[in-house]
Amino acid sequence: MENLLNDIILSNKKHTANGKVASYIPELKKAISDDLGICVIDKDNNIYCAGDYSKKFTIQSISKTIILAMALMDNEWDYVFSKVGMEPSGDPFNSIMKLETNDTKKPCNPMINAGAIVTTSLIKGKNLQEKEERMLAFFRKLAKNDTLQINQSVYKSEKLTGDRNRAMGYLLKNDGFIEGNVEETLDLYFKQCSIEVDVVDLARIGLLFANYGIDIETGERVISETISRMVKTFMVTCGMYDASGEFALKVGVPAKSGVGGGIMASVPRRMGIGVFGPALDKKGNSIGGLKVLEDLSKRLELNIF
Ligand SMILES: NC(=O)CC[C@H](N)C(=O)O
Repeated sequence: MENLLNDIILSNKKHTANGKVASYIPELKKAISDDLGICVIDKDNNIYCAGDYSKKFTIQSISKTIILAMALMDNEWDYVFSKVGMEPSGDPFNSIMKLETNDTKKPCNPMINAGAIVTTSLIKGKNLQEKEERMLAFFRKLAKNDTLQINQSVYKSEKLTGDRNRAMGYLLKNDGFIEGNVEETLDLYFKQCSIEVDVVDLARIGLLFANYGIDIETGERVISETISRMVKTFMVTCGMYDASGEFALKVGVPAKSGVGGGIMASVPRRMGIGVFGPALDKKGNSIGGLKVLEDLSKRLELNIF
């Protein structure tokens, strides 16, 4: 397996030259654009890594899967889905358009920014500090890594420049999809996006969803089977934004990307995969990461369809 991963990383490294690191969050510009790394953790808990697997990066939109799980654990499901939809948007991840043109004005799904701002607002806690503590504790539990932290520079950078997300937050509040304080919700959203991880953390979280919410080492149920299923389903239909259809055809596994360059994939009953390559394509997905997953899916016959 290690040889296979090394081969796949080496043969796909060239694709990183065709992408660009995200620059709309100024701190993300510091990433090294030809980095490419992978970690696979299988259902027997074997860990395989290759390439730039020890690099740290911010989780960004991959956090949307975890926040969705948390929102569904904290609230009645009907209530959650009265505030956020279940359909792919077909628009870029930061699009604001359908908040006006949709009949209901409801954000299409929890994997785009507007929908994730809503799920973030549903996290329980008596104040922002308690919500942040609960959130970080949950991320650490899923990754089985107590050292996970918020990257303060990225958080501040995004808070300072995140006016598009801020605009969506106020629109959502105006239309009744967010209750409570918008700035606090946005603060928690920017913080969750700025949690620093590596590909091993992503593979670990992917494996938990792949194993229907049960920790394979301890047998502990961390997330219910139904919520794990819902999260993976959203990953298939909306996880790669407006490239989700093409990804489902070419790779065929539930996956979620982030503009930090990470992709988390979750192959039901088989493995969790973390990939990192900060050079992104035009839709905001890791350009090398997509190729790596495409090759891996072919070589190991991972396609679930
Ligand atoms: N696609 C992403 O990873 C987007 C997350 C980023 N923090 C944003 O809100 O713009």
